[in-house]
Amino acid sequence: MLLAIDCGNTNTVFSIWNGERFLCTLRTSTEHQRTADQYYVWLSTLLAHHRIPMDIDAVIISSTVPRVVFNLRVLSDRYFNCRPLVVGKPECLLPQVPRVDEGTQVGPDRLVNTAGAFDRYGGDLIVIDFGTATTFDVVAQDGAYVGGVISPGVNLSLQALHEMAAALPHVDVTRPQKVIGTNTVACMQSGVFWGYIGLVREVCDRIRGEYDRDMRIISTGGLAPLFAQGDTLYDHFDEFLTIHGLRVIHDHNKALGNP
Ligand SMILES: Nc1ncnc2c1ncn2[C@@H]1O[C@H](COP(=O)(O)OP(=O)(O)OP(=O)(O)O)[C@@H](O)[C@H]1O
Ligand SMILES: CC(C)(CO)[C@@H](O)C(=O)NCCC(=O)O
Ligand SMILES: [K+]
Repeated sequence: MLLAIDCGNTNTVFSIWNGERFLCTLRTSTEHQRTADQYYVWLSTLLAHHRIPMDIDAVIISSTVPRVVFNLRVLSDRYFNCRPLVVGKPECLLPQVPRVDEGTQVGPDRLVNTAGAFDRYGGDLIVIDFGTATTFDVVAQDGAYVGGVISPGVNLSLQALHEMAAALPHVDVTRPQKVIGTNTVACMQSGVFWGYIGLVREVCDRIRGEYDRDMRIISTGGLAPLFAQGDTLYDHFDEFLTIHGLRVIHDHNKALGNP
């Protein structure tokens, strides 16, 4: 079975693929101090709880936090006796080579989203991922990542207001009934919620203006459904896009006999 690990700046998702489907998706916060032994205790407890056997023989990792990769490699070596594929490392082959400025390191999560989205939806896409940052990835007709946009994430924007402005409390994002807030919390929620709707619309419109073909918009990430405006903002929401992309990249490497 394949263990796919998607490590973001806030959360890390582990998912087990049995050759036919993902059996479970487990989430933990990202902490670079966590050791291989700690990951193993956590993972084995939850897999036992879900009655999933631990016969993992392949591991693929995408990490936006370089420091956590070391301990995840040790986890693979020590407990699953395999060398993991790490997206973004030269030894991990991608279905399509990104077309970006020379020397640019594209975030591995964006490469994975691109591969997953192209496999499911074909080319000419804007992929929006509402994670720690909100990213827009442009997927060309042939499936290559050809650039995009990075904006501050929804929760990050709210956190920044709270941390930098003495009178602003911590608030959770929600869809306010009205735009004109009549208390501090309502004003902050309005600013972030409607500001984000505007951000997504404007960025997508401008990407479409620069790109010379029709494009579809695919969204992923826990907060994407909150920002759906009926069917006007995105064409599809795909909760498991990143984990699917990890499987696509794993299969691509396996088909080529790598490693
Ligand atoms: N309806 C909701 N309202 C508020 N928060 C939500 C809702 N649904 C999901 N979330 C939260 O949204 C966040 C987005 O999760 P997601 O996995 O997409 O990104 P992340 O883990 O925050 O970022 P990264 O992948 O960069 O670590 C999570 O903190 C999740 O708990
Ligand atoms: C933008 C984030 C933080 C989104 O998770 C990640 O993809 C990243 O660290 N990217 C590196 C820079 C880039 O993608 O151009
Ligand atoms: K993510």
